[in-house]
Amino acid sequence: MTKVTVVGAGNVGATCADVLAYKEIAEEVVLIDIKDGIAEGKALDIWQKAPIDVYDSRTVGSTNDYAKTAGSDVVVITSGLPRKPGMTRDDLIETNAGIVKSVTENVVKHSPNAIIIVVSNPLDVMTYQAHITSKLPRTKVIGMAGILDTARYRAFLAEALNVSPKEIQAILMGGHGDTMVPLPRYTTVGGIPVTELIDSEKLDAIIERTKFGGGELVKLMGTSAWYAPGSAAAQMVEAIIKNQRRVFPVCIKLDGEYGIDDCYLGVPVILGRNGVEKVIELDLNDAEKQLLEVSRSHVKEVMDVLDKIGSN
Ligand SMILES: NC(=O)c1ccc[n+]([C@@H]2O[C@H](COP(=O)([O-])OP(=O)(O)OC[C@H]3O[C@@H](n4cnc5c(N)ncnc54)[C@H](O)[C@@H]3O)[C@@H](O)[C@H]2O)c1
Ligand SMILES: O=C(O)C[C@H](O)C(=O)O
Repeated sequence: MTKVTVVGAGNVGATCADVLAYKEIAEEVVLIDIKDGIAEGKALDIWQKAPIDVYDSRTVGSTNDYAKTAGSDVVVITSGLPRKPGMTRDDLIETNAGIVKSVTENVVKHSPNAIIIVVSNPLDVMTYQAHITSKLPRTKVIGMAGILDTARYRAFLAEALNVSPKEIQAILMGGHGDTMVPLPRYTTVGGIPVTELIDSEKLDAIIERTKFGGGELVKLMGTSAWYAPGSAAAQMVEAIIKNQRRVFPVCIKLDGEYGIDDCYLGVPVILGRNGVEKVIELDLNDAEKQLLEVSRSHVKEVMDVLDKIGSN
């Protein structure tokens, strides 16, 4: 039986569990939260939607009882504080590092073979936290951000070009923050290079909007986004459970790829049953390399903060 656990039954976690259930990505979806009753309630609500939306994935909720998560194939960690207007993702580090650490310990105790997908922010550094706590191979502890950031970029492009978002293919690299690196050279619209369809001024504006896409939503809603993030995490789960070998930007510890060691960054990978099956190394030009270096150095600074906090 395929089993997926989602830790954190808040906005992102519940949305992810809902997508996993209605798309029948896993036979059993376990939702778990520290807050009394919330995971049980949301899991029951999703289960009661099954006859309406016609799916048979079973959803189960639990208040911090990790025995219910035992034997999960994939675990998605969404537990942690979201930011409020005026905050950066990095401001969440202290609280969320402690949460991600204790959650990861419980996860690996009950599901030692699970692939872990981290969603909590600051994303790249929380992936670092989960990786060192779990002691699993780097290919099995990965972060979700690139699918979301690329989706924002693709949605903005679809709007500007007045085409279906389905037609936009794109890749984006780097950390999940203002230093992310959208790559116009690797962006196509139905196979046509995007640069042939849009002028550079408009494209630059879309890239800037993408970089601050999370903040735009925080400003509007007073908390961060959940529909696209929840779906993005579920899409990663699907690629793993169904061994789809899809090409996605995913956060992983780099071990020499792109000339970078010991840093957690978004890069294109092939995602399949074993987690990251392969890191794809693009032949970046000098300008792209420079942008990636800015992003690497920022993420490294935040990794150093985590080392100092000492929750490792
Ligand atoms: N990677 C991304 O692209 C991305 C996108 C959106 C949100 N996020 C991040 O995801 C996290 C969750 O966002 P949200 O909007 O769902 O927040 P939320 O407040 O709606 O939900 C978080 C949930 O985590 C639970 N929680 C806290 N500590 C826990 C613990 N020790 N064990 C189990 N559950 C615990 C809370 O009770 C709460 O229900 C935030 O850190 C946010 O910044 C990341
Ligand atoms: O912006 C945030 O704080 C949440 C998330 O990282 C996002 O990009 O939506």
